[in-house]
Amino acid sequence: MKKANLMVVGTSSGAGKSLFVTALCRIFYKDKYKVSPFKSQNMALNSYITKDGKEMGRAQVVQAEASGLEPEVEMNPILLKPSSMNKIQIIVCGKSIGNMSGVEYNQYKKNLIPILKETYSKIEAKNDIVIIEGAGSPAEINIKEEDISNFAMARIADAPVILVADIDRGGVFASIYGTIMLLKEKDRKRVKGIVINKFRGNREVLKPGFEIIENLTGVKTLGVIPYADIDIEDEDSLSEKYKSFKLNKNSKKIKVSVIKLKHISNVTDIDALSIHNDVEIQFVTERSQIGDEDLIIIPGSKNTIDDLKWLKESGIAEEIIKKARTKTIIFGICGGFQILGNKVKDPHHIEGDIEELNGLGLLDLETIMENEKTLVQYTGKLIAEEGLLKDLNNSEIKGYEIHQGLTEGNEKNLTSDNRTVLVNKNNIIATYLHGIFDNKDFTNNLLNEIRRRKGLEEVNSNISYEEYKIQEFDKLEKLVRENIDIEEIYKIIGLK
Ligand SMILES: NC(=O)CC[C@H](N)C(=O)O
Repeated sequence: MKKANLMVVGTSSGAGKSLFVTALCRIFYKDKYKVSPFKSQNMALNSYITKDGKEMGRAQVVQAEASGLEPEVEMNPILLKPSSMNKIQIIVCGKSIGNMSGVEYNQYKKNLIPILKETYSKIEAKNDIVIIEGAGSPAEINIKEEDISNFAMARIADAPVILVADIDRGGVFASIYGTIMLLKEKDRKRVKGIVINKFRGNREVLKPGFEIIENLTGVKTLGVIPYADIDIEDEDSLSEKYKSFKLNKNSKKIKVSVIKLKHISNVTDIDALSIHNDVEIQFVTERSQIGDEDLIIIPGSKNTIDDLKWLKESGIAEEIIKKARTKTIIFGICGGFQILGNKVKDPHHIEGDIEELNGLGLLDLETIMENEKTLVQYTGKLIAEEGLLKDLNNSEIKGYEIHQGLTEGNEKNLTSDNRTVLVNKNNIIATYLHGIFDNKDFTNNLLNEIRRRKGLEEVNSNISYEEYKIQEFDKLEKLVRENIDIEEIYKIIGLK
């Protein structure tokens, strides 16, 4: 069969490219094609570890799931993880090649073009259709020469392009026209369709605009996607759904505060908690926001020491320590786990200038930052004869680890490993496992413990996060099929 591909670019970042790629992946998958996502370069602190221990951006993981595929690092060969004010950790084909400043990376990145060609070819060879996602805006005329994530990639893959425009920001026709006109002529020819995203209102009023845009640019509008409440993991930003939510004192629900660290990473870990109807989640940036929550989560951090410093300076650390003496459960994940210990040491300056900082001292453990990065998909057995996790004794637990810290000390590890993966002491649970709440029994057990403490009735939610995600993919598929001319997209990619 003929190979097909398509690139999706946006008028700006946040226009909805990722979600549109996810939708197309789902549609082609449901139409029985072998389809894969591809994004040359991601800038994100939400990453994932593949089966073979390679690190990639979560956005392509979500798209791979929508395509019914196991995520592979070739789907996202370059991942940029901002680690401090002026340094970015550069991950190429799943492994860190070190830290660079933005300026250094801009000079370096042309060296990665052969890798993009190679990884793209691998993905293309295995699939019928590849949906390539761009990054940011393709019309950044000041940096066009160094671009490796938008039209340079469309040229490498020889792909037709669809432009997604965000109408919610306003100025949609100007941004479409401006984006197309600022492209090089050879690139402009690749643009075969426009998708208008996040529309609230009556689409009839937009129609005259489509004609004018088509006359001016020669590009057709393929449809308008209405604003919709579909819960699919966000690419790299903090999900909108938590952003502005504030816990209400009088609410009877399970109240969760997630500490919004400055270098927060893998915040997607909490998504699997948020699917429970009686769970409310707020992000905390100030000590005054900590009140009567049932669960405080300290999430992952790309810079544990800097975040620990901020936690202390802001007074949030003191509030957490106070809360740990009440019945509130304190839950640390990865960087958050490290923060709960006695000390974090960084003798090789992996995170910055500070060589050592005292932690919150809630766990008798110390972390040392090593050059070696632990990258594994984890499956193990819980061994917890007592404590908060005793009902889960002997059960299987899964997750993935992404850290340079090595944590040791006097707390008992509750898995069948001879290193520290998960601990529980009184009301404190801490683990290196990202995706911990994707473990259905683990999460049901934790939430029921909280419900009992609050005098609420226990609930045994049967839906797993996996099933929930599928349900949301299918909602998205339906929405996009109903509003976008999919037949026309098949023609654009040459399959009809
Ligand atoms: N993913 C994380 O939270 C990383 C934790 C910490 N910065 C480390 O590298 O060990």
